[in-house]
Amino acid sequence: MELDKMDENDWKYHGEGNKSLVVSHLQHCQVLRLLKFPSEDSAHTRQQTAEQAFRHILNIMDYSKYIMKPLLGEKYVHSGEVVRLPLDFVRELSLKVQQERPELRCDKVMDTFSGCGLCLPNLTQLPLQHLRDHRPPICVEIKPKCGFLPWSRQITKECKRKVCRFCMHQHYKLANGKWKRLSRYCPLDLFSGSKQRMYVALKNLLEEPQNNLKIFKQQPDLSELIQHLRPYFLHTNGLFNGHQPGKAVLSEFVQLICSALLSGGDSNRSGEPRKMHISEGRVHCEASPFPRELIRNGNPGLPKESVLSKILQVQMLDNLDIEGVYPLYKRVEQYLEEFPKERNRLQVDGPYNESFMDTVKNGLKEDDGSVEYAVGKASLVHQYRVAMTAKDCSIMITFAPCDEDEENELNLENPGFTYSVSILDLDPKPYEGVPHQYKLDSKIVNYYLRSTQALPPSSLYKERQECTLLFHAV
Ligand SMILES: O=P(O)(O)O[C@@H]1[C@@H](OP(=O)(O)O)[C@H](OP(=O)(O)O)[C@H](O)[C@H](OP(=O)(O)O)[C@H]1OP(=O)(O)O
Ligand SMILES: Nc1ncnc2c1ncn2[C@@H]1O[C@H](COP(=O)(O)OP(=O)(O)OP(=O)(O)O)[C@@H](O)[C@H]1O
Repeated sequence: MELDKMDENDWKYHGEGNKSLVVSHLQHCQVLRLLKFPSEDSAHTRQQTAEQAFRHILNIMDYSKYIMKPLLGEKYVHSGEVVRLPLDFVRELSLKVQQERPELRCDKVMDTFSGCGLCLPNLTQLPLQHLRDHRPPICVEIKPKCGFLPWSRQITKECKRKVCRFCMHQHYKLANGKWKRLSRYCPLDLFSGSKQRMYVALKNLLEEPQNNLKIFKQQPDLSELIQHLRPYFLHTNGLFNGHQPGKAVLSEFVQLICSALLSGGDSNRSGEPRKMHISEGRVHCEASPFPRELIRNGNPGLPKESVLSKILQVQMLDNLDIEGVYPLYKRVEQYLEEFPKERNRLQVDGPYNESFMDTVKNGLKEDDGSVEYAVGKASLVHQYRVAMTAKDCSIMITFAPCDEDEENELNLENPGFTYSVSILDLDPKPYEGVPHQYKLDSKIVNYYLRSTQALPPSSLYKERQECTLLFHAV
């Protein structure tokens, strides 16, 4: 990318979340990730020096590179590089993409003052050597959320041990109007390692994707998922009127996603992949629509090197739960009020480097008293923040059909397809976010208890309506 020759016409709107807006290059396999700010903060942002803004975005990249990448695995994480962009280019770009932005994200504005951004590979595409087939790649993005039930002794609300955070949160989101109907997706089914449960979880995501599932495809005018998928699944049996019935196409698609999520990693002597097992009590959510009595193969666990296992292991660094972390946070707060200069030594706002990583690891031994008091407490909070990042990340799987020759060449686990799996949105969660998380946790539990006590479980889910899945342009 030639930074002095940036032209907004070479870029188009790609997507956005709560904190950043992403544009993709029309020819090259690259995206730019630009930060956003609440519009009312824009005066403050304007006052930020270029150096502060650069530092901020560098912190985000360092966190991904030096903290999340070693924890989640080199092959899944692309940290990108910080770039300084010409201000004219950023301003023009911001005007150009404005009309494409979804209304619900327009409470924030793109940062057009600092000229700093992150340049990353466009993960919705595959390297060209995998594209001998004429059909364009298809990309699925899943934001899986927290995949286990907490077990901390500090938990005061019993329902948190039985119903997962995502399923409880659905009721709060419905009440405050974020979504119109409850999702039947349960993260514990997706993280179960049971193909049966994962299949149901993915089907439920397809039916009510909310912001947990996105599908990227080349022609944005097609509106039917099956119509779009059909050309990718021509090879299988069960042809009906000359083509696959819709249900079979969908089912193949879901199975393909499942195997990508379970793929990767080494095997033991018998050729079975090594597994990550978590205790029985943490893997079943009482609110999941998957009937417990139908679970055939118990708790099979996830292949250790699979993307789901990697994410779950980091999520589980939250072993105290927010109810256990909040009192520690308050003690550190008090300490920092007395000794404000300690903020730097405790790396409350970074830098995210090896020494921060050691602090996170120290969190694990804080209880044995071998670590200095303030460092110990702060490291437990840092550990929680790292887990929070893993609870909010997304998985991107990009599939491309391939022919038999390629299949043999690449030694593929799934005949007919080659794919890449990546993890994105690995930003640090602010230290000051802990009190907000504490309040939110209690709101979620209270709403859940209120709404489920008022109504029988069967009446909670609206009758199946039209699928609300939207396609996103590549
Ligand atoms: O708190 P949650 O679980 O609702 O997660 C937030 C997400 O909401 P979700 O429930 O996934 O729709 C939320 O996503 P949306 O804006 O709803 O798409 C953000 O990812 C938010 O992170 P951040 O504040 O931008 O760093 C997320 O906040 P964190 O809690 O991860 O900080
Ligand atoms: N490297 C990439 N390649 C392709 N698409 C990407 C890439 N990075 C981000 N995106 C797309 O842009 C969207 C927004 O990016 P991202 O999730 O990082 O935003 P965010 O604002 O940090 O999210 P959140 O709401 O979780 O805070 C993603 O959901 C994804 O669809």
